[in-house]
Amino acid sequence: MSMGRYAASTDPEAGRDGDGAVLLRSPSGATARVSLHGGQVVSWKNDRGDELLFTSSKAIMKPPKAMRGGIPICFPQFGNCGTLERHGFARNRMWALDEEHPGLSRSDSGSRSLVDLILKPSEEDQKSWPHSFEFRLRISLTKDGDLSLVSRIRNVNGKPFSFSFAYHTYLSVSDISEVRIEGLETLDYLDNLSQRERHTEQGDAITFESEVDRVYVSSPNVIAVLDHEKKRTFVIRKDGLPDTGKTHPFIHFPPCLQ
Ligand SMILES: O=P(O)(O)OC[C@H]1O[C@H](O)[C@H](O)[C@@H](O)[C@@H]1O
Repeated sequence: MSMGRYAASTDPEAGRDGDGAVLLRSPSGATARVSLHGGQVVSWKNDRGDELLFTSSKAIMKPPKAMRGGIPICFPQFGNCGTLERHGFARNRMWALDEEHPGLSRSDSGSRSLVDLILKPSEEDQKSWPHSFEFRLRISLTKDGDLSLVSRIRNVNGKPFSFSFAYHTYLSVSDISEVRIEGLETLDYLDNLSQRERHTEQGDAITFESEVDRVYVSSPNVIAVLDHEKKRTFVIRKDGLPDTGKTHPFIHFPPCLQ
């Protein structure tokens, strides 16, 4: 088993760095670094070594604070729509390597570098959110360096609960005036800058002229973020998540489920 090829739970030491983060490396040379704090992807580089995710220079990298950058996991609450701290507690917890990853095969792992993580609630978590769950997260890099996150939340004791969830992805882009988003045209969105008022998007591809903080409802499964200055396009695919959010200045796309 080569280092990085399977930086996974079966061989956790192979891909760990000094801070306990897991390093994934694709055959093409792309890399991803996954922190057990928050189960958060904190770096994703292409085969030329360019960083594709943004991290704020003011980000606090030490637990128990949430880190603003990479791909924070928002669970069991997205934003402030609930009684918990903003975006829930998952991004502030230590995740563990998941030795079992039931229900997900390793059959595709020959062409992927992957890690399986798990989060279970602590007694403290259950005081503020009294539900029994296991949150399993598989993070993988394909052989071409594409990044994929698969989340599965299991109700452990069968008592119903509801939750909201998002990948709060911070993409690294150049000058925001050079960025365009395709795929959200004509959709309805909730505007977080005006009490989640509902509006309908007009016009063509979306560009940014001022602060934006929106959730697009029932968004398509594929959208594209075009960065003219960097001559780079992010194609973002989702499956099983109805909505997409975007915020500028920290441009991020949390496909979210509520
Ligand atoms: O500062 P954080 O808790 O990481 O939240 C960052 C952002 O999350 C969401 O996108 C909210 O809609 C924004 O209003 C907020 O600024």
